Amino acid sequence: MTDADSSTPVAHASPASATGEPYATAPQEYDGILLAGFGGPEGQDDVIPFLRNVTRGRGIPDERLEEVAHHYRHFGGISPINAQNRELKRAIEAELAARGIDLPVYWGNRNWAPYLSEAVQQAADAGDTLLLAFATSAYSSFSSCRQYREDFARVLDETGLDGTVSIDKIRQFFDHPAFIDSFVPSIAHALGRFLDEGVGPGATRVLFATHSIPTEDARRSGPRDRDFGSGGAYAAQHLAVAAAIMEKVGSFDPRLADIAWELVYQSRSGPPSQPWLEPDICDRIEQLPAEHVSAIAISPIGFVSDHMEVMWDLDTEAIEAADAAGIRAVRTDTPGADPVFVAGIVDLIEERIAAVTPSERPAGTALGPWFDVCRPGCCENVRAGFKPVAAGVAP
Ligand SMILES: CC1=C(CCC(=O)O)c2cc3nc(cc4[nH]c(cc5[nH]c(cc1n2)c(C)c5CCC(=O)O)c(CCC(=O)O)c4C)C(CCC(=O)O)=C3C
Ligand SMILES: [Fe+2]
Repeated sequence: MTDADSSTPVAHASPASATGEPYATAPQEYDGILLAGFGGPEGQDDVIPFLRNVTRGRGIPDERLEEVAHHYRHFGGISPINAQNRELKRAIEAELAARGIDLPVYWGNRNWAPYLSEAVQQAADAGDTLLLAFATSAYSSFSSCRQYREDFARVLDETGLDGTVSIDKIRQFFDHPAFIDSFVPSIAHALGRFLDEGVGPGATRVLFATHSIPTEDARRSGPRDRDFGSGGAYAAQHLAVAAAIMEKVGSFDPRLADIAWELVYQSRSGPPSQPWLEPDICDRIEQLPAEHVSAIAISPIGFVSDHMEVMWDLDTEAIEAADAAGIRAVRTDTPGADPVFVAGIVDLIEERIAAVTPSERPAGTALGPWFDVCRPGCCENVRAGFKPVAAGVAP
């Protein structure tokens, strides 16, 4: 899909919507989709080089990296994340084909092979120069939005393709109904089983888990001129998604309408002196017996697939914490390649190609639909400030 209009790299949006947020205002003839993943190691020898990539530019010594490496070492040095993104790519391709949309999908990662630079080079070699990126990260924050945009800018620079290839990015999709819906059935089943087994509704709780981030990154997440409270857009989006999921869980099974839930954080890193979002999931689990909670469903709403942060921090550490506290715990599903989620991704692609107006876009919470193009100052990194970005307005 190449035409004369799409050959010049331009900013494909203007701040002209009802909410003042920048939405795409003209339909675009994209040449291809760029599936942008985090990346993960696929063998013991990959682990330290992968961790060096993740922490690039921060001079963290290998001894410190080896401490994080043991999560990966425990599973043979293999994160399932790349296999999951291969599957997601195939599923997106199949859904595009089923809808008669003729767009190639290029897949590249921020931190491990296949790298974003390879994907972008592959696209350029095929003459596909106007790309629409889908990053496997639903919420607003430096780590989950802006860092992907910085990496796009970095690889365009490194490959010398800046000015030849341009990359737009699909809006943060935390509150897309397809994303929300994909969490619902397994939570409802887990809670329903607890009740069937005689656990009282008051002794049952849902812990919605997401990646902790530095509180300063959280405060700076999302656009600067809107106040989302102390956790910034990041925490506000997660709270809104959790509430929307619980609404649907209650419709799925009316017995579950009043089950209590809370948002907890996992996978904290960084020095103890730096505050990160709390409470930590394992700390909360320890406190729950005193609150007469005996069964929990843990729903990883911060992640789109069952990668290492889910396998280690939830399936290993949080489940152990629950065992130690005498609490029955079930970790519920991530979207993965669930057909509902995949259809939602292709809806987002179609929405952007057609420049659907915001009022006609699906939104599962009052915070959405999120906007297409980040404004200046969105999601600043507390540690590094602003670097060049693609898919938006600099800085
Ligand atoms: C918000 C967020 C998401 C969700 C959004 C998204 O999905 O993008 C996410 C995902 C992931 N984080 C992952 C892995 C890691 N994250 C790290 C470090 C960090 N994450 C952070 C935040 C996030 N991270 C932050 C603020 C840091 C510290 C500073 C830094 O280093 O930027 C480190 C370094 C070691 C350490 O410090 O623990 C590792 C190894 C993997 C891959 C898992 C696998 O391999 O299967 C995935 C999907
Ligand atoms: Fe992370």
